[in-house]
Amino acid sequence: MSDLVLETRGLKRNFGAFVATNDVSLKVERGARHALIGPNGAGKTTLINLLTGVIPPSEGQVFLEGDDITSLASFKRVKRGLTRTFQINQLFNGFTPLETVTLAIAERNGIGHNLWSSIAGYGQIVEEAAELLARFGLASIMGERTVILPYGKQRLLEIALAFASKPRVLLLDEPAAGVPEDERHEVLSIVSDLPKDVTVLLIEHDMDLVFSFASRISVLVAGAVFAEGSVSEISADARVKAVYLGENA
Ligand SMILES: Nc1ncnc2c1ncn2[C@@H]1O[C@H](COP(=O)(O)OP(=O)(O)OP(=O)(O)O)[C@@H](O)[C@H]1O
Repeated sequence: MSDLVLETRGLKRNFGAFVATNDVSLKVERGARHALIGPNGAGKTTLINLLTGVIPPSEGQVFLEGDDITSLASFKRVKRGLTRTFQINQLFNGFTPLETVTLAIAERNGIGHNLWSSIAGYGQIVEEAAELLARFGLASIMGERTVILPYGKQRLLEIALAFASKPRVLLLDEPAAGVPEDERHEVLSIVSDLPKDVTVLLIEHDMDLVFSFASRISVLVAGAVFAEGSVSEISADARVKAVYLGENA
């Protein structure tokens, strides 16, 4: 049996005459720490949107654990273990991390609508939320209002929220974007240390972070897979370097 957890075959997405995703056949192995990199506008977010079902492809297919999910609604993909975070912070500022994650777990368990009416009865959920927050290095600040937390902690809380849905594949769109330099590695190393039965596909611009995090890297350029390989293969690839030098020139 194949050990691919997520796969695309000949995926294409046009916006009018513009081709944002061009014949992408991506293979993500179970347990991978897989990074998706590429210059601005290369189509990384579009590809994540296709994987999660936010937008439909113009052509091609998406497979989750061997099943064709190309036509499956987004929320059904989440139920099947495909979960994402967004580039933009989507937290409730007035809530504490403990309240936020407790709500997410209650929602997952199908009791989100009446959680507040009998909070005392939800001790087990609160306990699970506290354990989950500890895994993300958020135990000491779980009672603070989210709005006052350092940005790196807010991003970790977002990932903790996604993790609360018990994903098998976690799609992270620039989880360290906007996070100060000294907190960025903490974010990525916590993600890297998640249980290996959770596969992670990550978009990230910072090459140092990518090289310290990834077991596999796919490079997108102009909507197509330009290069693919291990960290040592991609970091030594002169064509990839040229793409990035070209961008930064
Ligand atoms: N809804 C849309 N309508 C038209 N064009 C779009 C749409 N969404 C994305 N595009 C275009 O598709 C291309 C790829 O965009 P996308 O956001 O996927 O790139 P990216 O690699 O994630 O870029 P960045 O690194 O800047 O986030 C861009 O040229 C963008 O303008």
